[in-house]
Amino acid sequence: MNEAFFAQVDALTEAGQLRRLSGAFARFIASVGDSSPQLMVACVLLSELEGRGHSCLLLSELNADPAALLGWSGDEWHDLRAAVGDWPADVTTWRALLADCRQVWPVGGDDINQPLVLDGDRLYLRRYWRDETHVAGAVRARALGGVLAADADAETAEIRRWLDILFPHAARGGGTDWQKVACAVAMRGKLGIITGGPGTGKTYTVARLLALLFATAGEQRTGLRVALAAPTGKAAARLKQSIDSALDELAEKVGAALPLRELAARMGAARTLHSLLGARPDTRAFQHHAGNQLDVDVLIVDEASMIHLEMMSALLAALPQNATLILLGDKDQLASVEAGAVLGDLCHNAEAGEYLPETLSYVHASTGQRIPDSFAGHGGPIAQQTVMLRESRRFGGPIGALALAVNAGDAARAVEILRAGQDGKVAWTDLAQASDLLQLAQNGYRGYLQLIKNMPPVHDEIVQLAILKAFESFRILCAVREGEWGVSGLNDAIEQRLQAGGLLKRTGEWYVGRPVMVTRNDYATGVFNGDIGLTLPDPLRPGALRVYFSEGEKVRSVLATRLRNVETAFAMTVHKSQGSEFLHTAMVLPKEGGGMLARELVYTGITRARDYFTLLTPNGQVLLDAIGQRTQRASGLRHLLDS
Ligand SMILES: Nc1ncnc2c1ncn2[C@@H]1O[C@H](COP(=O)(O)OP(=O)(O)OP(=O)(O)O)[C@@H](O)[C@H]1O
Repeated sequence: MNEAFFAQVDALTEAGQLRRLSGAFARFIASVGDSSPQLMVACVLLSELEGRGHSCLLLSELNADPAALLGWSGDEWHDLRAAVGDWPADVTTWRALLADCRQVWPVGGDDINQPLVLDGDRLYLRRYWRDETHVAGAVRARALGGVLAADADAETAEIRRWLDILFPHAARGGGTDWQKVACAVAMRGKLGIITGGPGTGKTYTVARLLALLFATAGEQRTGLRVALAAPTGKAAARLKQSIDSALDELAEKVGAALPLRELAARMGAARTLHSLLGARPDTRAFQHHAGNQLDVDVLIVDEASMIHLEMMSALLAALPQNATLILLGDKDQLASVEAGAVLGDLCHNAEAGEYLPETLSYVHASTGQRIPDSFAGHGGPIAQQTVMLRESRRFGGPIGALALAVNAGDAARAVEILRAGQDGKVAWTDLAQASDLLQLAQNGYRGYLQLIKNMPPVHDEIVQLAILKAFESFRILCAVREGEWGVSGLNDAIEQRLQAGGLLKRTGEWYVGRPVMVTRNDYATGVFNGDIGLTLPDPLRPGALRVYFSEGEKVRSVLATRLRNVETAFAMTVHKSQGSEFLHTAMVLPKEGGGMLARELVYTGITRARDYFTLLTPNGQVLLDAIGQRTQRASGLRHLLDS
């Protein structure tokens, strides 16, 4: 075994530079075959990258700048590099060297279930290779399958007739009505991807798409089975609420021509993907899979940017081939915590369109819209089924402008908007001190804590909902977990401040007013990772505390002492805030940047704010650096989708 190499790995692990798992993984690989230091270093890097959301190791990056892959300086890398000894000269040499190892399956070679897979210039853990190739194959099959034939005049005319009813007005400014186009494109096959920033009308569009599917289903209309889902409970509840109200409004407009209220009534609640697929305790396997598929005709999934590779693979396996899958999401948001950036990969042509001539003529025939020539191109089958909504309806103003500037990487413009602080809608405290943040927290959380103080001892759902809503009006989001400006440190400090201000009384771990976030799915109590609840007195049992969770317009509660995996949630990470929106969002960046502090994170934080956005930075340069940095996750999905 490579003593010198592993001594370096252990030293870097002790220094907190490597995950313990990475060294252990490399040792395991060495124990089942070759143990050349070149293979070992590839294993360590692959494992580190997996922890950062990449699905594979690109040999081109390994060859060009391995230190940069880990965000290391030359010094940190130097000793590990020296312990490897001979460094292969180029990608071809790396490929040949890895393909020769017994633990590596070069795709196309003898498959004896090797733990590592080498697909072209990408090295994978087998599980990720399997998920990625499955997702690529399944999405392509869906995009290509059942596509309306060019001469399907009757169907196209029927789609056109209904689209003109559902979208009676020309697009604002006389441009392309991308919402109408998105509906038509989704009707063309078994896959529709609708991406767009906040308030661009994804839900508005999908409600019309549902109406269109319903209208054109003919005799199957009464039996049309529609399922709604999202990665988190909160996002699922929001989706259901928005679709219900959009269908209600639409029902008024179309009147007797289409019984839309009947459709809405039959749809049932939106579910989390875990619950839709039938997650079971203590196993990664779902109740629904290729051998026991879901009973649906149309599946609409919102917040698709949060879906990780493994979940997308499970979802596609469980969905019957003849069902229509509609994915909604913002491709520019942070990807899932787990490996993969599936929506970003699926939408990599969305900005440019890249529509083929047959797509352009289908869109013209089915909508009367002409897509401008600048969106024509040679995209693959997924690009033909993808539409990006480009105009925000409720996200104008300075918050929208700030989000756009950040997304475009325009740090100077972002700073200008933040400094202008138009109408008090955006604010920036550069060189912020902890006291600035604590004051903001005290002001922001005072509302719901006062409501709790004034609540009657015997309270009901209406009171509980009002308190939960008041709590949802303000939130502090952190970029990181650790440190003074991270979630853990801030939660303690905020608790103390609210206590000192007389707004809450800490009586131990559990106290009235404590907001908590669930950190692990718990099937016994029915709470799931990411759910946020508030601790209130139990109206029926004096002295006992219950945690209340809002589910749309309803409330569910669990005895506080039954909740084991929770943490205080005055401050939460931007990652965990995805799928939520707060009237006033305050985002805190740490003193120093780092690998994960990138544009997508800042954009996601800003777009959680509905009316007010406040940024606090102990060091403003961190903001500029973050805007300048993009998160690039290595994956083979784009390549596989286009090949
Ligand atoms: N074509 C349109 N005409 C009139 N109003 C519209 C149109 N499109 C969207 N809206 C309105 O704009 C608002 C935002 O739309 P919607 O909620 O569908 O956006 P979204 O992209 O789903 O937002 P989010 O990212 O927050 O989920 C809603 O009030 C919706 O009714």
